[in-house]
Amino acid sequence: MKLQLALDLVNIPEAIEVVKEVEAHIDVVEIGTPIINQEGHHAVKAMKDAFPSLAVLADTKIMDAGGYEVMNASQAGASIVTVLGATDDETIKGAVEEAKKQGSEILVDMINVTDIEQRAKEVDALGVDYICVHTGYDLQAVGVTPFSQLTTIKNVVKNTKTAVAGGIKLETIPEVIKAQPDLIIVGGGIANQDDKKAVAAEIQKQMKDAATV
Ligand SMILES: O=C(CO)[C@H](O)[C@H](O)COP(=O)(O)O
Repeated sequence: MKLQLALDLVNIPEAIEVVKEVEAHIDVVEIGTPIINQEGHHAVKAMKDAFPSLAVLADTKIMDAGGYEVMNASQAGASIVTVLGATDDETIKGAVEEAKKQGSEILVDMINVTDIEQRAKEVDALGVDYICVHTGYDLQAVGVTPFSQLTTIKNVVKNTKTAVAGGIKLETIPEVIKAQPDLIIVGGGIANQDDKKAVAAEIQKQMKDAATV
């Protein structure tokens, strides 16, 4: 089980400062979609240059031109690139093919997929690396969580690693760990806390403790 810190609502220097605090307690750092929209892949490169030993995920949320977009993100330094599960299979296949050439991985984000069970089965057959259930900010604001969707994909996904994102906090980490996803993605639950290092360290500890049980 790995921990990914998602950085969304900050600029590049602020993002680097946050990672300096929690570097020892995370496995992956995500350059969120708002940063990429604002700053481009320059942000991915800046993060990789600052922390060469951390895996960087580019949250591109690709919907078309899968191969081309994955090439650009990977060449900027992304180890993992996101594609939307709501897109067509051809885009996902193109993304997977290019990721193999570039030595990167594909995470399919199931945000706003209506039939999670059916689409997860289909995506599971396309050779992607992660299938991620995700409640976006706008649905989090009206009380939606990704936890039941995580159970759904854990039951049907056979070949692919699983991931979960969307409003996860220290208080909800035990419930998430119980479902045993391969990757837990936490944004504001770390980045918006006063003592980011302490929170990241505690999440990492709970994940390690669960792995040794
Ligand atoms: O992809 C995202 C928003 O679209 C976020 O990175 C993801 O939801 C994790 O952040 P948080 O834990 O703050 O919800």
